[in-house]
Amino acid sequence: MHPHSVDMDCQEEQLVNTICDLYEKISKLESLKPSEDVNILFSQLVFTCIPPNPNIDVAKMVTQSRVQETRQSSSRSVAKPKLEFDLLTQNINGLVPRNVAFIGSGPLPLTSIVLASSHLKETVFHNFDIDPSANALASLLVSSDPDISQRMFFHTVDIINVTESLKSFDVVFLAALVGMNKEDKVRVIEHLQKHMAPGAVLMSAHGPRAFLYPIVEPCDLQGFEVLSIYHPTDDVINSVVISKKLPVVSNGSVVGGPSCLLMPCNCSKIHAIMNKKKKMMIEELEASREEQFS
Ligand SMILES: C[S@@+](CC[C@H](N)C(=O)[O-])C[C@H]1O[C@@H](n2cnc3c(N)ncnc32)[C@H](O)[C@@H]1O
Repeated sequence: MHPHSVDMDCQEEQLVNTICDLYEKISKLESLKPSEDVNILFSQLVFTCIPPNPNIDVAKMVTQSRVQETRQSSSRSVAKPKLEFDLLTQNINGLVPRNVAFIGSGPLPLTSIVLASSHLKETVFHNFDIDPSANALASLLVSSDPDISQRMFFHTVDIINVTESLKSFDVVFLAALVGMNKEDKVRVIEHLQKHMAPGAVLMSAHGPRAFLYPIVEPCDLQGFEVLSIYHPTDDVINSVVISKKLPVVSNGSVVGGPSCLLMPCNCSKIHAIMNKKKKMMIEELEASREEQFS
């Protein structure tokens, strides 16, 4: 074997082990409430995943069994409901959604809970998760609140098997980890495009960092018009893409065709913005590392 490839394998193994060890420590925490331990572990995870490493084959790495197990069993994430609400309201012209779906809500459906309790106080939330234990925990969590528990429903189902009822939602949130690889994620997006009501908004979380989340470009959102993309410049992981389902004409095709063909300028603008922000993020990271070690 070429010595260079032995080196790379070693680097990959180290990275996988660091991430899996951090995952194990995080999953043993009793609570994810901000505390010194929680902050240190999440910061270590973020800083382990952020540095670009051209030598590492992420696609190969994520198929390794320890990595797959870690990603699939990961049931907690850091939610940013306030940010998501701001992004949503900027893109729906002040309309208040009556029915919201959250796909991949997990055991801690923070986005739905915070939106229902602080921002969308009349809205009904339908949370979909394939994992019955996630839904059991989540419904237990909201059961003590009489208002929220009345407006919050949990459905244990693979979203691919939900069809007609998707039409009833004004807004659909799609969690980053629904679809463990790009093909699955694109399949879910195609399914949503087929069954959501025309004009309904899709808020999808996408990760720029392939280890944490499968990379889905705005251009993969065929049949949706990309309204806006938020790419965080801080050390919070998710990007959020806000898009609107395009109308469908009677022969079943989408008006205007795929969003990418429809709006080449927007897509390239988005890529330019993302690249600029990525560059800024890397520079900030390098500066903070230099500070740390100087
Ligand atoms: C990021 S996690 C949940 C995040 C959640 N905010 C939390 O912190 O608990 C993603 C969830 O998506 C669910 N999921 C994955 N694929 C799915 C599918 N095809 N249909 C429905 N739920 C799915 C998983 O069971 C998991 O609970």
